[in-house]
Amino acid sequence: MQSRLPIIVFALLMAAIPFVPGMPPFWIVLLDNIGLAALVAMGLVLLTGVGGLTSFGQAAFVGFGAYTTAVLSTSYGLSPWLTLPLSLLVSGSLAVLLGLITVRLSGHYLPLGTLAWGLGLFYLFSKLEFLGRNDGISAIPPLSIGAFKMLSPGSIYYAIWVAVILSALLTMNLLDSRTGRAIRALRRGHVAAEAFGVHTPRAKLLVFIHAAVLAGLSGWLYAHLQRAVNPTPFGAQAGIEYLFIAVVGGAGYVWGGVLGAAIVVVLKEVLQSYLPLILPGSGQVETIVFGIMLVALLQLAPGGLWPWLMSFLPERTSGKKPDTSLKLESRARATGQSGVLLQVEKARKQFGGVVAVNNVSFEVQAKEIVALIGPNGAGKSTTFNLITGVLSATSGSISVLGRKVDKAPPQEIVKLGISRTFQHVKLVPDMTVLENVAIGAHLRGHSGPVSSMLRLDRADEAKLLSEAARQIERVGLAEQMHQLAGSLSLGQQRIVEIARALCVDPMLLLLDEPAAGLRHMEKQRLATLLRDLRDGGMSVLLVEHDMGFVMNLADRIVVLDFGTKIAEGTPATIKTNPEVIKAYLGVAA
Ligand SMILES: Nc1ncnc2c1ncn2[C@@H]1O[C@H](COP(=O)(O)OP(=O)(O)OP(=O)(O)O)[C@@H](O)[C@H]1O
Repeated sequence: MQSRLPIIVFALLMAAIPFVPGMPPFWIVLLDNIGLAALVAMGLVLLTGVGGLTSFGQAAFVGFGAYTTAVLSTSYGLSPWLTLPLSLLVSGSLAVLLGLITVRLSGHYLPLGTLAWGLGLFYLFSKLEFLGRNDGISAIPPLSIGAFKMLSPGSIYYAIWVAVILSALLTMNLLDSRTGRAIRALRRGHVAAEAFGVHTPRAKLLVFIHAAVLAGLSGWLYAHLQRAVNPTPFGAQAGIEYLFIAVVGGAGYVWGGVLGAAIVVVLKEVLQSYLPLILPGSGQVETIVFGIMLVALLQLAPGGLWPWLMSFLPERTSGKKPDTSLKLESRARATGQSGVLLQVEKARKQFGGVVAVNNVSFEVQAKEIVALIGPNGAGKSTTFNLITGVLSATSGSISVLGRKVDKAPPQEIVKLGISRTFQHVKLVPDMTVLENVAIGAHLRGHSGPVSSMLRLDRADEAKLLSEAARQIERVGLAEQMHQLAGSLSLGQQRIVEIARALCVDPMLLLLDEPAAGLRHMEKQRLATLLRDLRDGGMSVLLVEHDMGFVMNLADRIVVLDFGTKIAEGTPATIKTNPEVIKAYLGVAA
């Protein structure tokens, strides 16, 4: 958990600013604008920086918030405090609608999709009669508390900054939770997150809604600050600018959104005020200089200014070790009547003309270590993907404890107690080892986004972190628990993936090349761990090219070549099988 002291200091500082003697009123106007932009940028931090979903359309949600309160408070005479929840509701509901259409897009189609609805909504604002077309709506009432009316930028200042600081706190709470980890895992693609039960479309939709509600809040405040709205500030150009703010500040960091807003708002103001004095009659030159300066800033700090500034602070590699005595409920360990956990029957997978897996059959029994070996391209990883629901078989069937799971998605497979690691490590590099491993326990936690934001999830969270810490200790990485996963060697990252898979409390562990990149001693430790797991009741199916490791560890070996099973048996029989020697081993191992 992060310390709240810096936020308290920041809040006190912001509270004191208007009382500074001689404070120019114009600075307060600037701070109001910074606060409004920071709210939108904070949403983008979550959406783009953390969740990896680039949106150019956020300004439209500012518009929804602003127009909702404008219409309701002018045409229907509703109090602005009543229109606040309605503005947030309208922004959030439209985010659900647009999000449902957009979140399924991937790659560059997603930002293009957001740009399209950003452009479309701008024209909608300017064409609708009841929104005042291009002229917009004026005479919006100010915010008021009793007889105190927030008519000046100085009087609405506190409302804006209370909103910014509360939103930052809620957003940070969300990120530091089970839901937050699921959101942060999105950036590594959906496969890893789904392998641990994260419903990725739901997680994406959640960040869309969160970002839209923050933008709607900014719009609501904007409408009561300006007391008039028109379509101009809610167009695609503003959408691009908000994204710029988040990127300049540091798109993965909540305070990056605030810093980015401060830099961009102040820079624009300074250039607009002073550049015409230096270069008279130069028209739009400040836009060019503004662009050049922002690009220069990004050269200096490609990840944004917030992480760049934070890099000057002493590095924090130690954190509080979670209380490992807290326990999550364990899985009921049922085995099939025959003791068969996993049955692969005539599984076939065809990619166009390539038959990656060709009518392969094998089984994994309870308390057994089975190795799947074969030359490169033999179909081993594809078989893993068929078992874990990442791919569906062209024909054949896969059963877990006698139940067919051919069409089950990864989120359902993991619920059955099958967890995995990946051939190409899929950790979130800028999350700590502890946080990465805790993703493995996702399905064993219960807290949702609202309880996380309100910090009502602490008991649940403590158990998840306790489980993660126990598994990290089990795989021998206790000292690295608070380091960023990306700072570990590739071999260690593979071990972190094993700890993450163990957090599922699996019956069957699927390991894709777990020994790759490990030193001799580390391989020995890994083999001991896997034997211990088997003796403790777990089954392991592993793909591995290190034949010394496999032959000493596996109870049974299945050999694939060109997608076809060419042999199956104990290490002793496989070592001497002429077909296996010809296809893969070369000389007897
Ligand atoms: N998504 C895909 N689209 C098309 N072909 C694919 C796809 N995935 C795998 N293949 C092909 O299927 C075959 C089996 O690949 P797979 O990755 O399963 O082999 P592997 O045994 O795991 O190899 P390696 O040991 O190199 O990881 C290869 O010819 C590969 O090019």
